This record gives sequence, C-alpha cells and structure tokens, in this order.
Amino acid sequence: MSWVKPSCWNTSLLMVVLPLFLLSPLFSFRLVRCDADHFGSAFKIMEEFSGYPVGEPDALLSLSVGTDDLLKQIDELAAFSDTPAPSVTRVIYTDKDVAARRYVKNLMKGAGLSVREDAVGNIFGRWVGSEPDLPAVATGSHMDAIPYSGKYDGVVGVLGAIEAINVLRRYGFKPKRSLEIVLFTSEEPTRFGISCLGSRLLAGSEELLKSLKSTVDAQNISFLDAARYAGYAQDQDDISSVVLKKGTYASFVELHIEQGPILEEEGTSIGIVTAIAAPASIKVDFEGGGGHAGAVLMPNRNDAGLAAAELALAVEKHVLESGSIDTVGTVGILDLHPGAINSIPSKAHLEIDTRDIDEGRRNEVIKKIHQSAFRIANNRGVKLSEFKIVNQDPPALSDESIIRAMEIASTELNLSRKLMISRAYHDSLFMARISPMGMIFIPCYKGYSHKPEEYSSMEDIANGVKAYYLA
Ligand SMILES: NC(=O)N[C@@H](O)C(=O)O
Ligand SMILES: [Mn+2]
Ligand SMILES: [Mn+2]
Repeated sequence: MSWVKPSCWNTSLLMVVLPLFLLSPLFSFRLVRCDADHFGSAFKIMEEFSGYPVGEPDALLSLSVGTDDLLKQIDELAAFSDTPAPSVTRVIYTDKDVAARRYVKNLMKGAGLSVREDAVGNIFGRWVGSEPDLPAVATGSHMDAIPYSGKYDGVVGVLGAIEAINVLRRYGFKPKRSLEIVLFTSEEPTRFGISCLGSRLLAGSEELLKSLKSTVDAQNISFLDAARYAGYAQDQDDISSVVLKKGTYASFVELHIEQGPILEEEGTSIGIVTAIAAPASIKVDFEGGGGHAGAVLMPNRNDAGLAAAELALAVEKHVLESGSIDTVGTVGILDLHPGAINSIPSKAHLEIDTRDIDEGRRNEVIKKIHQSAFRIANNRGVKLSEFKIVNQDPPALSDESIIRAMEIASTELNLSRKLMISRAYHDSLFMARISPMGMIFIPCYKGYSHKPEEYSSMEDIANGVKAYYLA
C-alpha cells in the first residue's frame, strides 16, 4: 500500500533545547512559586528534580548536541516518502510509514528508552525515572506527512526529543519522574479525514472510538484493516485500550516549527504558544443530473460541480464576514465525478477546513456554510447528499506556569520572544485535555509549511533549545 506523489538542515542545536523542554513543566511550576528569577534557582530545582548534582551551570548551558546525527536522521527519515525529494509524503499505515516507524523505534532504543506501541500505533519511548510511579513528563509530536509536504513538520519534535534524551544521558542526568516521548499516530487527516487520530484516542474520544469501526479511506479500506496491515489492532476490534488514564502525564510539551511567517518577519526567536486555534472539518457531497457536455443545454442542467464551486466561494465569503483575521476557511479537497471534460459532473465531493481562536465565531461560520449548502442545492436543483461535520474541536489553552517558565527562560537568554497563538493544530490540542500543555515555536523560512520548501535555521533552533533549556 503506498502513496502517490518532497532538505536543509540544521536543526542541530535542537539538542540543547529539548533536554530542558523535557524538564520545563516541572521547573515552571516551582519557578513561578519561588518567583523564579534567579538562574541559580533553576539548577537548585534541577538537582531537587533529579536528586543528582547538576554540576557547572555553564556546562549544562553549553551541552553539545549531536547535530550531525540529527541532520542525518532528518534526511534519512525524509527518504521514507511516497513522493520524490525534496517533497515528503508519508501517510499512516503505508509501507513507508511502517518503515519510518521502525527507524524511529530503533533511535528510541538507541537512546536507551523502553519502547511500547498501542493498538493504533502510538509509539512511546520511556526513560524510567527513579520514582516511576510519579506521573511522567512527556513530550513528542508526529512524523506523518501530508502529500508533497516538507521534512520538519512534527519530525523536529520527535527526533529532537530523542536526541535530547541522548544529551541528558551524556550529561549523566538521571530523572526522578520518568520522561516519555510520544510519537503520535496520524496527526495529519490525509488518509481517514480525521486529524490527530492518535492523540484524540489517547485523550479518550469516545466518539472517535465508535466512528473508527466504520471508517474507511478513499480506497474503501477500513481503518482496522489498514492498522492490521501495519501490524496494529491485531486481535481486537475494540481499540479502547488506547485511552490513557487521566494523570498519566504531569505535563506535555511539544516543540514545533511555527508554520507561519510571524517570528521570522519580526525577527523574534521564540514563540510561546498561549492557545491553539479551534479546528473543524466538514465533508460535503452534492448529486446532480450529470449528462453530455454538448447535448444538455445550460437551462436543463443540475450541475453538481457548479454547486460545489459556489459553496467553495461561499466558504470564503462567510469566513470574511466574521470580521476577524483569526477566522480562516479552506476547501482543500474538491473531487468531481465522473471527472470527464465532456460530461457534466453528476457528483461533487468537497472537504472544508475552518478554524478560529474563537470557537463561537467559528461555529457561526459553520452554520452559515451549512445554510449556503442547502440554498445552493435548492437553487441549482441538485441534492445535498452529505453535510458531515467530521470534527468541531474547542481551542486549547497552554498551561500558565509553563508559559511563565518560557518567558523567564527567554529573558535569561536575552532572546526576543512573543506570546502567540498556534493557528495550526497539533497533538498538543488533545493532550491538553489530559495534561498541562505547552508548546514552543521556532521561526521557519517565510512561514512555509505543508510544502517542500519548509525550513528552519540552526540558529533559530538553537535559541529555541536554550529557551527550553532554562524554562
Ligand atoms: N501542525 C500541523 O501542520 N497540523 C496540521 O495538521 C494542520 O492542519 O494544522
Ligand atoms: Mn502538518
Ligand atoms: Mn505538525
């Protein structure tokens, strides 16, 4: 099973960051309480945290990271793609995805982590702490990639975390709380139209547990069959074992490229995410009369394709009507059937992605889109055979103490910082339902993402690393 159809490097200094970003949440709680403006106090807490002498702060600050390894790993991982470089296409449960999973599991084992996988393929690499019963500090991201995208989205948060553990080990660090890296299954909605599939299940989405039993992809392959093809969900239809017990994690933090232009444009090094916008996605189907493109005169047509086109424009109109820059709407999929130049489309399928930091305002847009779909179907004499809201998620707020820790850290490092919203969604959106959550963004080239030109400079990544370091 494979997919149809994309380097730069330098995430190197990522290493320095991640060690800290794994620790950050724990730091933050205490720092805030003890008015944490003394660099020293950070190390005092670190010693308390690990129960081991931290040694020379400067040494800790200038931890050397395996930049070459990391760059090599990013390139090697990018090669597991169903489209040619520099693009990357890696869709859940395909041969390339399975091979990439094996690659990352080996890196986790190489970092001395005990690796386990759940029934849908969320992969966990745990560094067991001296007090294993304490809720762990978690981090992680995803490595699936939408068609023709780049090699940093999600990957930086996964490979960097593994290297961070390597750095901590090289430094002789021994955690008290366990540290766990989570590689989430299917953050991208490419194959089954559901975003953050793995993290939604970890966070206990009953709705998804049910709907997955009847979910199929465009080739009509069921979710469970696809999972079994990849080695998961072997002997069970019931995947409820995936749901994590509340309190499993003391905190969850994700490192990610900004995927927008703001940090780079403003020359700001660190983005401290305060909230993740609320995403929603809708599937719409129109059915019309179809017929011969030559013989059927315009007045006698019920063209499903034109209905879809009109609705796509209505999405833009309703989004702009919200009057807020924070409201966005995209029609990323529009398929016509039979898809022949000289045949009037008898069926049209479109998928709509709309988001906003204001859930109410976004839902207003969804309502208007629904009304327009009915109106257009009516006016054009076509049938609105499906209007399915696949997901309509609330926004997520970052944990205050984690945000403050990152603010303190950036100040210590004289790094410019910016509190900002994530307009992209992330697994953190769902991890926030079961754990205090935080995200840090680093600048990326022209804000490019979901395309092969995606890129982050080493300097930016290093700054991000240090910010985490102190946080
Ligand atoms: N981070 C990221 O790219 N998430 C996407 O799946 C999205 O569409 O936001
Ligand atoms: Mn993405
Ligand atoms: Mn991502």
